[in-house]
Amino acid sequence: MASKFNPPQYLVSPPRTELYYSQYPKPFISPPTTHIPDPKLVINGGSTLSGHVTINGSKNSALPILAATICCSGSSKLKNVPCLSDTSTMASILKSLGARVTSFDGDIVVNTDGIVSVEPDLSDIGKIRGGFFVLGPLLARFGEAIVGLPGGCDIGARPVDLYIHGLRALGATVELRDGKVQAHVSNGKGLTGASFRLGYPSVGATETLMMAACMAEGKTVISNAAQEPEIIDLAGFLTNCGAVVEGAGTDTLYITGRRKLYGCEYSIMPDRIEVGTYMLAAAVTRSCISISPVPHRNLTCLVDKLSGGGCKILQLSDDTLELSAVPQMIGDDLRGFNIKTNPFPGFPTDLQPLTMALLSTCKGVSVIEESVFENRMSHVTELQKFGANIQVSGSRATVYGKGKASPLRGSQVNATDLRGGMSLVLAGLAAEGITEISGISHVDRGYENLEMKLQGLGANVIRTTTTTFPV
Ligand SMILES: CC(=O)N[C@H]1[C@@H](OP(=O)(O)OP(=O)(O)OC[C@H]2O[C@@H](n3ccc(=O)[nH]c3=O)[C@H](O)[C@@H]2O)O[C@H](CO)[C@@H](O)[C@@H]1O
Ligand SMILES: C=C(OP(=O)(O)O)C(=O)O
Repeated sequence: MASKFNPPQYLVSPPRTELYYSQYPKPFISPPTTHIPDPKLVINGGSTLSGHVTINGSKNSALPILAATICCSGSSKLKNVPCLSDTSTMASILKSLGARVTSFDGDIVVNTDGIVSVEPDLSDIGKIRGGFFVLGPLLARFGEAIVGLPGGCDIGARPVDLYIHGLRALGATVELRDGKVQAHVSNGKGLTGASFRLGYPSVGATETLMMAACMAEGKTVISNAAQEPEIIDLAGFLTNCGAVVEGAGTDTLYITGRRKLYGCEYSIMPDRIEVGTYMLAAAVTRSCISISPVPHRNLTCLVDKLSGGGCKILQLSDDTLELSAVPQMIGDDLRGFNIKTNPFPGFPTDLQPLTMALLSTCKGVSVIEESVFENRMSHVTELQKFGANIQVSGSRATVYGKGKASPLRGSQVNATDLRGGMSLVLAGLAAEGITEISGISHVDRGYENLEMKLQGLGANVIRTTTTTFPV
């Protein structure tokens, strides 16, 4: 008999080819260059999830830490790097500079001593946001960098002015020419420590300037810095390499520059956004699952909101959490709640689209305000195809929850960004009937082994390049 560990044949993923490069337990092989149709996820929704899911390392920690290896002499051994198309692209960017990037037993070893270029591959930089983080380290170690403008999710203008102002404060000459940021230090000595205030606590600008300041001469004080857990993780790596960074996780960073940093061994922290995603997956399907490893203090905001909506969240051990939204545990049904995204410790913008999928299924009216990115609502039109009742006005969405009496309906939808795409997966898991999601390469940027993990929890989901669900 079919069970979640032994699913019927039509629900088993097709045999792997290089098409599934981002899903292989073999990180950092290059994406295929020939044209292969974008795979789709097909979900037969409406069933509950159960069991345990294991969380991978954080994408948003791994990317800046991979960039930070540029600051280091010798090799850095990074553990728990998630196997994603984004980390694969970041490895290509490092290789395009002349760095050696190898994977060994699931760990990634980077040696940047052989860097021969300060201009990373333009097309790779344009694929992800994190590629731009090499700007600060290249400038700090080699006194020069030419970096194309970054890609990443299309969720707003995402300028880089704060990076440029900060690097200028550290003594660099920085210009935007030919669609590239061209930077150099002309004093013959290198960057010089300085005090400056960021106009907004940008995560990427804080990380870039922190890496640059670690090799600048003298002291740097960065105020109004981002306080995200990924900043603490990057500071942890840099400190292990010999840097002096104080205040990570607060709004002021105090950095004393060192002429040389040395590669070290470091383990990337678990991905708090992936944890949040699976918590929301359990809630939207009214299920009970356990999740580990969970960095509890990084998720307070989401835990409070979900508990307020009626979910029962238990800490099973130091690093394991259980979320239950099964009808016997939550009484009538989950209730809607309001969220406003904000920099950490506020509600994470990366969980906004996924929370919207959940709220579409709860009882009552919820208001979502997106305050970090000005254009992060493109998933709404797709969620509406499931029958979700959502009205948008600017950066505010009002969700009229349907409650369990009137479930979402499976639909054909298209992902146009990472978390927006994942919100469609959640809606598909909750919906009655078949959902087909195209544009899945966006989701592959941030979720390792997505359909395998969901299948392990009992979801009926496959990856396919065919156009219809094989029933
Ligand atoms: C690879 C990575 O780590 N990505 C994360 C990082 O993105 P990222 O580092 O790009 O996000 P930022 O914190 O920089 O962006 C926040 C806001 O600041 C603005 N801004 C940013 C830089 C700048 O020079 N000028 C400026 O105006 C942006 O347009 C945006 O409106 O933090 C975001 C906010 O938590 C997350 O959603 C992303 O998942
Ligand atoms: C916005 C995101 O990623 P990026 O900054 O890499 O585009 C995200 O992870 O949700």
